[in-house]
Amino acid sequence: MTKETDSREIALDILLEILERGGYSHIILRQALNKYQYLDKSERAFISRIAEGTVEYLLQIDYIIDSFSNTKVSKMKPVIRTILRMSVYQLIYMDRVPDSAVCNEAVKLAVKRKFTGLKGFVNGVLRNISRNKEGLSWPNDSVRYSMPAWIVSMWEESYGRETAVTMMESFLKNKKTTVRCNLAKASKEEIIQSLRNQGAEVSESGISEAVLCIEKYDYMEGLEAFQKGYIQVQDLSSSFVGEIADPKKGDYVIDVCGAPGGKSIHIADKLDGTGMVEVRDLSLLKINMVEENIRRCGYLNIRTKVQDALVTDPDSVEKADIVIADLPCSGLGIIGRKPDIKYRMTPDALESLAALQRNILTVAQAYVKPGGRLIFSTCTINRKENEENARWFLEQFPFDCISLKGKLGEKLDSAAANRDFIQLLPGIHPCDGFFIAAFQKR
Ligand SMILES: C[S@@+](CC[C@H](N)C(=O)[O-])C[C@H]1O[C@@H](n2cnc3c(N)ncnc32)[C@H](O)[C@@H]1O
Repeated sequence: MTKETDSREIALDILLEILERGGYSHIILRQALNKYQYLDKSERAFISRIAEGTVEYLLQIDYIIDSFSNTKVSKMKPVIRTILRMSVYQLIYMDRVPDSAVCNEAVKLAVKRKFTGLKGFVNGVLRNISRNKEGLSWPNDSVRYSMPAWIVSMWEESYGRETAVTMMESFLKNKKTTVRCNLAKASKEEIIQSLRNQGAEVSESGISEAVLCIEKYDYMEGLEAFQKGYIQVQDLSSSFVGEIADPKKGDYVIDVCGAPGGKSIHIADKLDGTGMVEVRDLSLLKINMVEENIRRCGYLNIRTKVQDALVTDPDSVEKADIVIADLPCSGLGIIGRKPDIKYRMTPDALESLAALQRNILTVAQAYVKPGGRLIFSTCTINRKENEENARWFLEQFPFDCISLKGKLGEKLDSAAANRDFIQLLPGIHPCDGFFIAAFQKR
């Protein structure tokens, strides 16, 4: 077997795990890349590109295969359909791989996985697609952007087609890793220098002082700045929660759904050794993730607690200066980083999540001191979970809305243009999709 076949076989196994066994793409890919650390950087990049790209373009890829194969994708053997899917991604989106190599490698993989009898079928379908790929066209936006039709309709209805298309195009673009600097630990210059010394390309976000974009690094865990707790992987959008929370020295902050701790650590950093942040989450497994991050960053003003956010903790009632409610949500704003979310979500799940958020908000609001604040955020783009829940909250509880207009600076002004809350939209704003509302208790 050649090196190319090996890489493709690794990609095949990753995709089988994600597409046939329901694994989460970012977890499966991370596990695989850790396992194959010994491969060189370019090989790992090739594997990631095939695996991520195939998931991103799945609906479009299946449409193409169904147009050229007598057996529909849904009727194929899982291994064969996965080989075809990842090969079609290479044919359509990876110019540097010659079509003949894609077809040959696909056939070799089918044989290696004991489907010798189907090698003619695999070869025939792929060569047919390769011959006709210049003339491909899409019947609708769902296939064009590989986005389930119900999500396309929902966004077109909420934001208009032009904005919906901009968002869907943005999801398909390459995403740089963004990190937020823990500025109480090291200066930005020191952090940039450390990253560059290890070969990473670093650019500033141009919007938030503390957020950097990094590329061409090998492993996050291998970066000195990460090991020393100087940086935390966090999108620009998520970093706004800490900025808007804007804690004062000595504040007591409860983060009711806090794992893995990104926003809490930001707030602990801002408190600069004072006050206390209590990070809560549902399970010990999740809390252990927070603990690991706290250990790495070395803050003493942050602690953890396993606590179901749906159950009132009587000791916390009216104790917190700030409550962070960064709630479980449909995650439609981060499809660019976790593309399988778009296939997992359903309209029913959206309804249940919106209801879950109301229940958590009901419990969490009680922890806020009079005069204290609650910051409600989600990483989704869905009016029911976001604006509708924020308005519902204001009707139910004795809180006033803190207007966020102008809070994120000129470049992001449109995110709060006609309302008091912030809805960030990928492609329109230079970050993931994200929602933030801030309330003050009377
Ligand atoms: C959006 S994530 C939080 C991300 C976190 N704020 C950060 O910045 O790293 C939502 C979290 O809510 C947690 N969660 C879900 N249901 C919960 C519940 N009933 N009680 C507490 N936490 C819950 C999930 O385990 C998940 O870690």
